[in-house]
Order: sequence, then C-alpha cells, then structure tokens
Amino acid sequence: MYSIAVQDLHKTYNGSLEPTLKGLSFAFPTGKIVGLLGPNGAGKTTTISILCGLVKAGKGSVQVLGIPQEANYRERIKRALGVVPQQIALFPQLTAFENLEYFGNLYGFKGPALKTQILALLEQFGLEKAAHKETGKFSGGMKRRTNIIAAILHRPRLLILDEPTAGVDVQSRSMILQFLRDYNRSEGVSILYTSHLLEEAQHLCEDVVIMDDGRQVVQGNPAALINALPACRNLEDVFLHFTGSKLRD
Ligand SMILES: Nc1ncnc2c1ncn2[C@@H]1O[C@H](COP(=O)(O)OP(=O)(O)OP(=O)(O)O)[C@@H](O)[C@H]1O
Repeated sequence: MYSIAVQDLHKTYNGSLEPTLKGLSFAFPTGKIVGLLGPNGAGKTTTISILCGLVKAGKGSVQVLGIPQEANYRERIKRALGVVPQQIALFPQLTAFENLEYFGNLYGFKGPALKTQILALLEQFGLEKAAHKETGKFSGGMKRRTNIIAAILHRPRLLILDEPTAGVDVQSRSMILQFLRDYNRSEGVSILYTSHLLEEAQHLCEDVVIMDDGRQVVQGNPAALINALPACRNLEDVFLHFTGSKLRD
C-alpha cells in the first residue's frame, strides 16, 4: 500500500496569477522515510498542507494511507496522521506538559495514561527537567522537540514534518534525526519530511522526491541517484543537476 500517492496535483492560491503546483505526482510505499526536497518556493509546504487537508488542491488526486481526499477527509485522516508544521505550534504561556496534555485531549486521551505517556516522551526527548516550564521560555531546539512530541502522542501511522531540523543546534538535530530513524524502524511509521539540508536527507532518507517549480523532477533512493550520475558525488550535486543553480528569489 502507498503511504502517500499524489497524482497530477495543481494549486493556484486565491489572488495569485502564477500556479504553485503544476501537475505534481509522486508516490511511496508505507514504512519508508522519504524526503520532499526542492528550492525555496518549489511548493513543498503547499503540498504538505494539501496532504493534511488544510489547503484545497485545484485539480488532481491525493491518497494518504489509502484514504482518498473526499468530503470528510480531515476527520478520517486525523488519527492516522501526525504533523509537525514549519512554524512552532505551542502555547507559549503553557508549560510543555500542559501543552502536550492539551494536544492529547484533542485526540480524546485523558487521565493517568496520558500523563504517563507525556512524561515518558518528555524524558525520551531530553525534556524531563523542563516539563513544567513555560514553552515560551524554551530554546528553539526544545520547542521543536516539544512540537514533535505533540504530533506523535496519538501514535500516527504517518508522520509529516516540515523542516524539523531548521534553526536547531547540532545536539537537538542529531537527537531528532536519531528519533526519526528509531521511530520508523521500531514502529514501522512512514515519515515524509522536508529539509534544505541535503547531506542530512542523503543519510536519513530511503527515498527522496525532488520538486521544482510545482512539479516532481526526480524521485529515487539517494545512493542510486548519485550512482546514476557520474558527475555527482552527493545528493547536493544531484539536486543541482536537476534544479539548476539559478537563484529563486
Ligand atoms: N497562502 C498563500 N497565498 C498565496 N501564495 C502562497 C501562499 N502560500 C504559499 N504561496 C506561494 O506559493 C509558492 C510556494 O510556496 P511553498 O511555501 O509551498 O514553497 P516551499 O517549497 O515550501 O518553500 P520554502 O522552501 O521556502 O519553505 C511561493 O511562491 C509562495 O509565495
């Protein structure tokens, strides 16, 4: 079964003359870690927002874990999908524990079982000492780690992360990447993540989808893509080969 299958996706935002997605297609099987890569403005966040049911596509089809995008899509997908947005989505006046309790409640989890789970995850993410501190006073890395916990409290089968390692220090980044590997292996959770750090994506992902200007330009295993192009030494070379070096702003 495909974890995500996107076919000929189009999107033009209201008020925009230029389409953001121009026939994007890609698919990958369940259980993989996949990188959705592309230059600034390629349409990665737009694609994620459509997958989550937050933005409506203009044309094309989307299936997430076999669930087609229909009228009650968001309700159907809610339990199966965990999302870590690019912007930190925490209440700064609430403590980490209170934030996570709030997100757990949204999924119908309550009481001692939720409390135990939150404390275990805070410990796993190195946040046990900060559990009862306001998240507004957290460092970037601590906020990001708390945000990831919020996305996995309900044990989703697919986790989508939009630049989870942007702006965090080396220690937090290393912890987050190790968590993603372990989580994928031990729970079989499918992961789609975006990043501009291509060395990171090369090591983490079994598959990458490189998109540019609203379309897929190539999909494949990083090592296989590098081997297929004799002039490319790494994924960054492959990326530049397919997307060119013209600045996008
Ligand atoms: N809400 C919106 N309304 C109008 N245009 C938008 C909106 N959101 C995104 N866009 C435009 O769509 C294009 C793609 O944006 P998107 O954020 O999906 O790209 P991205 O690949 O995630 O970029 P980045 O790497 O910079 O995060 C950009 O030109 C952006 O200005």
